[in-house]
Amino acid sequence: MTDLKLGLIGGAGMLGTALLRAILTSRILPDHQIWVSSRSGQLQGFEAQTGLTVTADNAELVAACDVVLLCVPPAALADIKVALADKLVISVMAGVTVARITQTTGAEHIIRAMSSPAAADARAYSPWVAADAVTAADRDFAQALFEACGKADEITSEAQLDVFTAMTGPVPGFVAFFAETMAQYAQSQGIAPEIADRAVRQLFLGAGQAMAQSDARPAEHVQGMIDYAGTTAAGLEVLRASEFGRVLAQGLDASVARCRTIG
Ligand SMILES: NC(=O)C1=CN([C@@H]2O[C@H](COP(=O)(O)OP(=O)(O)OC[C@H]3O[C@@H](n4cnc5c(N)ncnc54)[C@H](O)[C@@H]3O)[C@@H](O)[C@H]2O)C=CC1
Ligand SMILES: O=C(O)[C@@H]1CCC=N1
Repeated sequence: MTDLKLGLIGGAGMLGTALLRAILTSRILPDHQIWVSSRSGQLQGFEAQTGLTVTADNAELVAACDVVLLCVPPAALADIKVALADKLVISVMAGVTVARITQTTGAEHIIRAMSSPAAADARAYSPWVAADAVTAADRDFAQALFEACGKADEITSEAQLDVFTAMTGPVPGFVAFFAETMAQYAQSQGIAPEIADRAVRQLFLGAGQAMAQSDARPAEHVQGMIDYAGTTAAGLEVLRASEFGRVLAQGLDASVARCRTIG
């Protein structure tokens, strides 16, 4: 177990609390080595947690910690006003580049990651990319941190991170649109809204588990159902021949483009 001290700035927010929950559950570092800053100095939902230090003072957190996890909104980066030159900085802020983090905080050892609130149940996908100054030990720490949140991979460019910000950062994100469309179809066929919603929720739970647990790639799942040549195949053939894939890619493109202007 590491003796590093970790501080979450913005740790009281939606993503910060999910990451904190995963870190505490996994015990990758003891509670007394974890600091959280929140604007109120309070941390709802963790009152029973012993050991954790909660402060309203970002500078106090920075002075105490070796690793600073930035979970504030992109627009709040300029407000946190902390000097991070000698720290390992891990940022989960959407669209905020390594160059901008260096410019604002003086940090050089920077890892940018994308995660999601699914981290609370260790179900996030967290790709991360390291700046040139980042050491092997820093990389090991980041991988352990994000494996505690679910699955994690080191990737090679910030441009790739923007793709994941669109795809896997938002949970349920684009998948919710697919679910909405299917629930609306059921309702259009006279099925009661609450039954349509229940059915779709259960479908996505089962589909998610099936795809997560099987070795087959997504394309193989589709081909498998087409090869089965049953009722589903008839519909999937229509979708495959349609503009659906292209339009979905346009939606993802728009989110990636927004990511590149947000920071
Ligand atoms: N919510 C999500 O699904 C995801 C969010 N992100 C990124 O995570 C970051 C946080 O997002 P959320 O948790 O959704 O936002 P949020 O608004 O729920 O939480 C942000 C937290 O930062 C705190 N904060 C703001 N200014 C501060 C300051 N100067 N000092 C200390 N704390 C401060 C706020 O009080 C709040 O508790 C954003 O940069 C976002 O792009 C990334 C992936 C997914
Ligand atoms: O939609 C958003 O801006 C947040 C950040 C990345 C994913 N969800």
